Amino acid sequence: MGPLKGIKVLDVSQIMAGPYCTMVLADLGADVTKIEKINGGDDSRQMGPYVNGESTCFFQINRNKKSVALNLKSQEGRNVFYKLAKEADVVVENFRPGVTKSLKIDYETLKEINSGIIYCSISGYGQTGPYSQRGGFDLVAQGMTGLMSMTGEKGERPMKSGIAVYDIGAGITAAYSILAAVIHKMKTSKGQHVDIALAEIGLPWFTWEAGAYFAKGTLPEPTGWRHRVSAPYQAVQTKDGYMMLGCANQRTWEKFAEEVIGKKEWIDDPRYKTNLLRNQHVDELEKDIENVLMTKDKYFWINACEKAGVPAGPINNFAEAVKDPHYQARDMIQEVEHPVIGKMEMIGIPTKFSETPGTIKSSAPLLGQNTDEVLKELGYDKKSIIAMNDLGEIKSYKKGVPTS
Ligand SMILES: CC(C)(COP(=O)(O)OP(=O)(O)OC[C@H]1O[C@@H](n2cnc3c(N)ncnc32)[C@H](O)[C@@H]1OP(=O)(O)O)[C@@H](O)C(=O)NCCC(=O)NCCSC(=O)C(=O)O
Repeated sequence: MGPLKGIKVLDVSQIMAGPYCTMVLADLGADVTKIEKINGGDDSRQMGPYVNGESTCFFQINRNKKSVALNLKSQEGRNVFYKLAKEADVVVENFRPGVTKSLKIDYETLKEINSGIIYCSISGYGQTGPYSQRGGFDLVAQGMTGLMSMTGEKGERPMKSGIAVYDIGAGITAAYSILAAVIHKMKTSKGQHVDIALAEIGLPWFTWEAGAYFAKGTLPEPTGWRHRVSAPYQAVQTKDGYMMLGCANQRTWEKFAEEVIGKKEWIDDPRYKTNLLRNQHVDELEKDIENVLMTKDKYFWINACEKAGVPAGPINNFAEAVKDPHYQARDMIQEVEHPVIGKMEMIGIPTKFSETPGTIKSSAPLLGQNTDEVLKELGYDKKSIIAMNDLGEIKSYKKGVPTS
């Protein structure tokens, strides 16, 4: 059932960074209860595409969780939240700083209810500092960290990453930070507030670029299809399209030159002898290599590289990627049954455990799907659940009623 079996997570997060964090915990066995607004729920429920009225964005990032729809602006809704917080090990939120305080579900408040609580806040810029009150989105963080100044090609319009690297990165950072706090709590019984910022988790990804900048003042610039440090470590053209070639150290370069393209003489060529030289002559190097690669199709070269032990591979689109037999063999694409969407494929679990594997036990919940069940467990009777529904303090999912 996963290594985190028994860890209770109260998830009041929305859209991507927080929900990805709690999905990582849920996949690994944590018991995650997601608290959503009664009107529309998590904002990502409003993000398409939809199947039968349900968001497939929400579907991909909220599996293995329960959904309880609570109006946290009402005292009764908050009381339910407090009861859940009393039992929880972890709370995760990713609102704009200040929102949890106005909802009275901030760390200081919950600490009074549960002194050992581990409370993780994910925000655009962190809980302190001059920008802390600003809302934050992934792309804004990609601009701020410098990522967009070195992606794409020189002289072109600044280029973002194609995927939400900092949202997902913040979710992963939050997940391992929470687990470190859980270990600390096991040793000391003490909880704590964990503060993660989208704009900060991007900076450590510049580790090598920081090495060049702080030592020599060298600014990382766009390198397009090539690598800043290693050559040839880039996209290269073959007879039927591009492929990735990874000669990122001397050994793989020598194997490539001698065994893959039959150019043993290039190993001692004064232009190509070392990585530094290859980098300095990368235009010539690329031309020379492509003159050979253009004689055959990419899979000929990919197979030849594999035989020689040189890392190389195709440049897939997403459809080609997910159909790759390797991903299929590693359970990285799984089919899951959702009560409204029906059967749909989703990305599997990228962490493999020999003893306690993570599993996809349930699809993403409908809005308020577990409200009644969870309230009953907390001791609420049918009458009070109906009354809270009528007053708009909770939302129970009614079969056949669209949730958003
Ligand atoms: C993403 C945001 C910019 C979105 O800003 P906003 O839409 O203005 O939302 P806020 O967080 O400021 O406020 C949420 C509001 O919902 C209310 N709220 C929330 N839950 C409830 C419940 N259960 N009941 C009642 N009210 C609720 C809460 O009181 C706030 O309303 P009021 O009290 O009335 O104000 C911000 O949430 C943010 O900066 N989050 C941290 C960074 C982050 O995770 N960003 C990633 C986003 S995804 C992304 O980058 C990407 O997809 O790409």
